[in-house]
Amino acid sequence: MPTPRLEVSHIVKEFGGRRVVDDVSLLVMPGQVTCLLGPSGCGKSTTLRMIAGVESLDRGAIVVDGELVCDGRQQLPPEERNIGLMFQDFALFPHLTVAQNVAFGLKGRKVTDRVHDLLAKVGMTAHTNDYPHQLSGGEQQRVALARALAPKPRIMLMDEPFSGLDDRLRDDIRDETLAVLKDEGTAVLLVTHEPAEAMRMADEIALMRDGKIVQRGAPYNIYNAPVDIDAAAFFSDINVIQGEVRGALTETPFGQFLAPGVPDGTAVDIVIRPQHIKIDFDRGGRGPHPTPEDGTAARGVVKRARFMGSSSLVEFRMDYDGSILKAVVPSVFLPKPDMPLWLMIRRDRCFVFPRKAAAA
Ligand SMILES: Nc1ncnc2c1ncn2[C@@H]1O[C@H](COP(=O)(O)OP(=O)(O)OP(=O)(O)O)[C@@H](O)[C@H]1O
Repeated sequence: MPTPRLEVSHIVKEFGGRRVVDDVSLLVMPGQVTCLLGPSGCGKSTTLRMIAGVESLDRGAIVVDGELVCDGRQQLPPEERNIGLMFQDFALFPHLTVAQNVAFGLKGRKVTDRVHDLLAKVGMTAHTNDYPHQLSGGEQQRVALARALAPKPRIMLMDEPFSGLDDRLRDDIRDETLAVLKDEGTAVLLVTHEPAEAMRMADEIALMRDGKIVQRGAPYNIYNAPVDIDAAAFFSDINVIQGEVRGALTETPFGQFLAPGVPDGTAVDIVIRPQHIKIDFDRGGRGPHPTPEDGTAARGVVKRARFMGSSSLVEFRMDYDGSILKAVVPSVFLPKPDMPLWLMIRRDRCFVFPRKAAAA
């Protein structure tokens, strides 16, 4: 196995007695993009700042390319860690040209070649002699990326680097940035609170909550096998159907759901994303036949339907208890309020979690 570029072991940080980073461990391999994803205030930036060396740590260790850069006792200064940084409020030097910005801090005979090469990679060759104020936000971002990559950092730390850009531009810049980082073989740790950004960028997502990493894995796995209801809800709207386990099964208006290994009498939440609810017609009140994949159908009436462009979001009031369930369907279908329809839940797309005790 190659040496990890970044190895973070059990780091802890407290501010005023409050633990904001609680036993975080991470591993980033060369050429890999890991996203630290979580809600505002969960400790993502503090983790990044400890790795960069601008924040001390209380406990744990950080190793870069096999070299210990800090533990509770010793600490290599930020400039000696060979770590590149890119933040949302990246600032180019206003009095330097694009090429001078990228060359800043580089030494040696090959600087011009490296600057040329990087500006070509980020598609900014035509702007070599422009000043930052002559560039758009996206162009400045490209230059910032070239500047951060110029000293060939072993690791690139990025903290919400795209949040200052508008939506369309952001998608393009994300993809371009990823291509350049992969091409350079840099290990990347990117902090974001946006699940869509993490899923688009990451080889691996580390999901963080209250200072802890609660789940890690490839985007596909994290999305499709969340560890708990909050992890599921972080990635999309969810529907929750409540039940109780009897003989490893939970009986609901949608038929039975398997709950293997869950003791009898346990209250469970059956979680389903709106895009995984199937809809069928009323057929004079008969509805569809039950199938092994979809179980029993339950009837609801449309409360509200909203056109969302490529999809429609439909809210149903369910006949069985008046609760509301949401479904996302292709936008060719936009049912009228009060229309009765039948809903089914795909067994391979739902999650069954023992219900958490309510917070005191
Ligand atoms: N220097 C500091 N002194 C005291 N508290 C701090 C300090 N830095 C961060 N915190 C607190 O630590 C917690 C975690 O902050 P952090 O910036 O790491 O979170 P985050 O997940 O990056 O959130 P955001 O996305 O909003 O930046 C917050 O409650 C914050 O107020």
